Amino acid sequence: MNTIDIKSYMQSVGQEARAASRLVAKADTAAKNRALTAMAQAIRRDEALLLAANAKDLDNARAKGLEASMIDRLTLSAKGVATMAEGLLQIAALADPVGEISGLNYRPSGIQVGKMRVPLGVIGIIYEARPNVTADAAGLCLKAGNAAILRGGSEAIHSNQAIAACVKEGLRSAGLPESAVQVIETTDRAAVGELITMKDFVDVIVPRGGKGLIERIANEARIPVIKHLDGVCHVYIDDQADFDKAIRIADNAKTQRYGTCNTMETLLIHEGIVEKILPALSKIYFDKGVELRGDAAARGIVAQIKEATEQDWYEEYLAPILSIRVVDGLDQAIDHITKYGSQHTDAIVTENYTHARRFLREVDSSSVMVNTTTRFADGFEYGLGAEIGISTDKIHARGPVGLEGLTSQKFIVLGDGQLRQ
Ligand SMILES: NC(=O)C1=CN([C@@H]2O[C@H](COP(=O)(O)OP(=O)(O)OC[C@H]3O[C@@H](n4cnc5c(N)ncnc54)[C@H](OP(=O)(O)O)[C@@H]3O)[C@@H](O)[C@H]2O)C=CC1
Ligand SMILES: N[C@@H](CCC(=O)OP(=O)(O)O)C(=O)O
Repeated sequence: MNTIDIKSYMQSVGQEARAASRLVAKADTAAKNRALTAMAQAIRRDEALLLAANAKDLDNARAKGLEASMIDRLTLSAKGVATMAEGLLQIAALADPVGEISGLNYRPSGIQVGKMRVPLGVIGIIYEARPNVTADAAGLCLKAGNAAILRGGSEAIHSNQAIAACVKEGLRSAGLPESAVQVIETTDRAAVGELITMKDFVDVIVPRGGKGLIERIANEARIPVIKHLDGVCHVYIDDQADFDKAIRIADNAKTQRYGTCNTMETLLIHEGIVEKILPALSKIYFDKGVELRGDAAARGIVAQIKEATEQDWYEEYLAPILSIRVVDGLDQAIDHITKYGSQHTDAIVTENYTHARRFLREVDSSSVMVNTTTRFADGFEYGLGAEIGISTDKIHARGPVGLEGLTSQKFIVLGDGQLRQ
């Protein structure tokens, strides 16, 4: 497609999405659930097709020499296909947020004032090359009564188009418009430029990605944005931490999965406990092939730790690399997180109640945790059913975004002929 074709293609995607959004906003819960169930059935039935499409994407990705974390995200296994279908069924089982009325109270004038939960309209989502996001985002947007325009990472184009066919089949079979979920068919980034400026057709943009994407969105978007940015996540081991808990948490936060945005990238350790804990922790990391980069104090204790540069503290490795800094207390830990973190997810390990409370209050991240792993920052783990991603923005939705984050509330007023005096 040339530039003119992309513009007109995106205009038509936008127009269709706007028209579909009006229909899905008023669709009843049963129809939306039928569509979600049919999508799940189509995905299960088409497992072989989806895996073949994914194999094509993986071949291309390997030929391009993509990093291990990218390949990990991109890979769909049979289990991954089953999980995607299961996710759609779980979304079907969630309560429908649309139309929920809350806080309806009588005013002295006799009117009743309350709030009704309503869809946002058309949501444009730009995300990494992770095929399951296509199904999750389609399902969540539909259940929340929105139309979605999905632009996944270009490496996943074949997988995404195969999933899109199952999504469309599900919509069709439930009598809902197919254009309620549209997966953009071109990998040309000019389509992203169009999507983020089509203010007549798109109500909200959700960008999930790294700094390059966000920079473009910040410069060009003409539509409200809910940013889902990178995770420079920290675990701080306090001097009053339980030794075994600290070891298990620091291990899990780094090594349970390297490529996700909620993986720990920097470990902060109190100087009062570092000599005891760092040798044991380093052994665990080295045994799992994790490269450690530390400050002088950490390297003074474990000689195999490489030297960390200033840039390391800002780094989201998404890989088996961890930076380690020794701090003199809670204040220095919080200062470090404030300076180098990305306001995504940070955790403290401590048995000290006051330190835990201060950490919760003073660390300004979308999830702040006590005595557990940053890997828990996830919509499913938080009980939201699934997630669009983890918002690193502060307004509208913060942290894992599920159905509620894809809706807003309007005031409703019920009267019986009352007039304002
Ligand atoms: N907070 C959260 O919920 C999440 C955050 N992330 C973050 O995303 C990053 C990893 O994903 P990665 O794939 O590397 O992210 P990228 O930002 O490179 O890519 C994400 C998406 O944005 C597109 N994109 C990137 N730059 C531009 C641009 N200048 N113009 C138009 N489109 C663009 C990509 O398209 P193309 O395919 O053309 O490159 C892709 O669709 C990490 O930083 C991770 O933490 C990831 C998932 C969830
Ligand atoms: N919340 C999800 C991860 C979302 C996420 O990080 O995506 P990505 O950065 O593409 O791996 C989880 O905990 O597995």
